[in-house]
Amino acid sequence: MTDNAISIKNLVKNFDDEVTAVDNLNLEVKKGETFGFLGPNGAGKTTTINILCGLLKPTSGTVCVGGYDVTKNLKKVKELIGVCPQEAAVFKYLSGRENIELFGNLHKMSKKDLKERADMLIEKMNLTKASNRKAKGYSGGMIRSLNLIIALINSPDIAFLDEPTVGQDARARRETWKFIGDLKTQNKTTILTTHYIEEAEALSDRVGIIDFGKLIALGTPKELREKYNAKNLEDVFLKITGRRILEGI
Ligand SMILES: Nc1ncnc2c1ncn2[C@@H]1O[C@H](COP(=O)(O)OP(=O)(O)OP(=O)(O)O)[C@@H](O)[C@H]1O
Repeated sequence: MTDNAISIKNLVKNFDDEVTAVDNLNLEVKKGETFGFLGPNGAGKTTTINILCGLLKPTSGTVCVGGYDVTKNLKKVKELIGVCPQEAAVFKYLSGRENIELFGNLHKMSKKDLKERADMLIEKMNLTKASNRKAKGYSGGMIRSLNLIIALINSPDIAFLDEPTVGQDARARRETWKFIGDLKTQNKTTILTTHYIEEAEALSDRVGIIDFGKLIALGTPKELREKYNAKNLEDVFLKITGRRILEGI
């Protein structure tokens, strides 16, 4: 892998010739970095993540993940990444553990590794009691936790976590934060999208603030606060755009 886990050059994504969801985005994320993509609803965060994971094709521009061009070498990229999508991606009539095993088997993990890692992740995400129950009875927050375990079951080098804490209560959110902090200590790269300011602020080494598909600010939370003489990232967004990130949510 190169020093950059992610490299995005002149990325544009239009939908139906009407909506420009990503508007000439340039960005590099270093290996081992926890990078927070912060922006209001509809800013283009999920579209960017989906392009990086190969789920959507760019209109123009190039995206490289782990040194591989996503449009040319998706197979290699898939070996490096784990994705926790915004929408629940679990089988409701399987138990939490069966879901995890299913995805572990897709990654061709050995039975022993899969069991050990599943046990560890289930405990960390506080799903031990629920793990043998069918996922259809899980709360939204529990589904998020399960999605996160599935995304990380094969210890990917690069994790894409799209709004991982939406719907989680304070306790589950703390578990998730801790979990994301652990990824950093393992030198994994994490790309996190969120519209929770305190989440971006607490977890990210650097933050990219995105609005109408454009990157309007980039730096460590401290750098951005100092640059804009702002008390937090919400204030940074307000000073740049005159709007609040959470407006309309
Ligand atoms: N499949 C699609 N077809 C048409 N427009 C789309 C499609 N997907 C996204 N868009 C539009 O692209 C823009 C960016 O959406 P995107 O979901 O990337 O934003 P987001 O920052 O992830 O928002 P949220 O925080 O609400 O998830 C929005 O205007 C959205 O309506």
